[in-house]
Amino acid sequence: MNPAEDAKGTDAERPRKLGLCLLCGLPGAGKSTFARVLGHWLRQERGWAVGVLSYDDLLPDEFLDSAGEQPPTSQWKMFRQELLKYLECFLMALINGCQMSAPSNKTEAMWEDFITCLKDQDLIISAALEAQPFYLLAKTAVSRPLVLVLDDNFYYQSMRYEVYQLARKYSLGFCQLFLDCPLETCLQRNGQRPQAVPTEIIRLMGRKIERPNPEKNAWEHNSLIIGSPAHSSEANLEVADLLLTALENPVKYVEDNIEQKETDRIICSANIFHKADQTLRRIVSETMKEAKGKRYIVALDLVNNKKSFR
Ligand SMILES: Nc1ncnc2c1ncn2[C@@H]1O[C@H](COP(=O)(O)OP(=O)(O)OP(=O)(O)O)[C@@H](O)[C@H]1O
Repeated sequence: MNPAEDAKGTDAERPRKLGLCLLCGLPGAGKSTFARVLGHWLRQERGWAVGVLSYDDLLPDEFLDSAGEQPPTSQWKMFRQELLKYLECFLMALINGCQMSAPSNKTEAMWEDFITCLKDQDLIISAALEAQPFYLLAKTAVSRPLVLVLDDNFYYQSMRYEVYQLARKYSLGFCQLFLDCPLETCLQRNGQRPQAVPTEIIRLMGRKIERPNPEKNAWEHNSLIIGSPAHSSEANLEVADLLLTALENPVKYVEDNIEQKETDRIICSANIFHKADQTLRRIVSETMKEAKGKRYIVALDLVNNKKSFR
């Protein structure tokens, strides 16, 4: 059943409009700065509730403090997926109009940071029952349109697609903002930060980054590319339009999703192991056919020989 339809809460407890907005771009492109300015503007000018989830703040410190050393990709991936689980807990509380509880498997420090992030933005309130902590939704979160801004690099479309899937699962609004900043500007800004990202990493990301491509991926149609400098009232208005469109046109929950199957097929066919597997299967199949052919000839010879013995 559609999880959004399965919601038990009353309409009064549910946010009228709820959406996820992805910020993507190279390190130093100005995403966090833009998210702060935009959040402030949307709260002040539109009266919306905004929750900015900055991955830099939510990432466990030991990952970031390792003197420029990056954790293995699989670890990053697990972290990102864990964060989406936390976000899902919050979404379920919003949709069901109930309290939020911690997931069973969690990284304690990361969960605490997530809770602090929501509390600091007036979205939840801590409570406890018999020493068991739980979290109530703050009035701001349920009484206004709510946009959750996910601030990370999201440089592969597959990373963004995970968030889109969440939006689809709960029939939420979904949109993407790509901060298009020249590589050299990103490098220069990054160089001035106390905890600079290694230059090589930014260059590599610059080569690998996949910009939103609505022509190729229909699910990316609600995307906006913002040039730098991004802080202007025109940019805010343009973004507010995009957000409003997303909130008013939530992603439809589709049980048997053709779009997803197609994306999965593309990912699968691009997978080197899959390709190697296919090649191997073809070679084995051809060899088997050849061997069968030979066996058939040998068998025919035997039959012929038998006949000649008769
Ligand atoms: N439009 C701008 N003009 C000039 N400087 C900017 C602009 N936007 C951001 N900066 C500066 O660039 C630096 C990086 O900005 P910010 O942290 O917002 O980037 P980011 O894209 O979030 O980076 P990361 O992905 O590494 O978190 C900061 O020092 C910030 O003050």
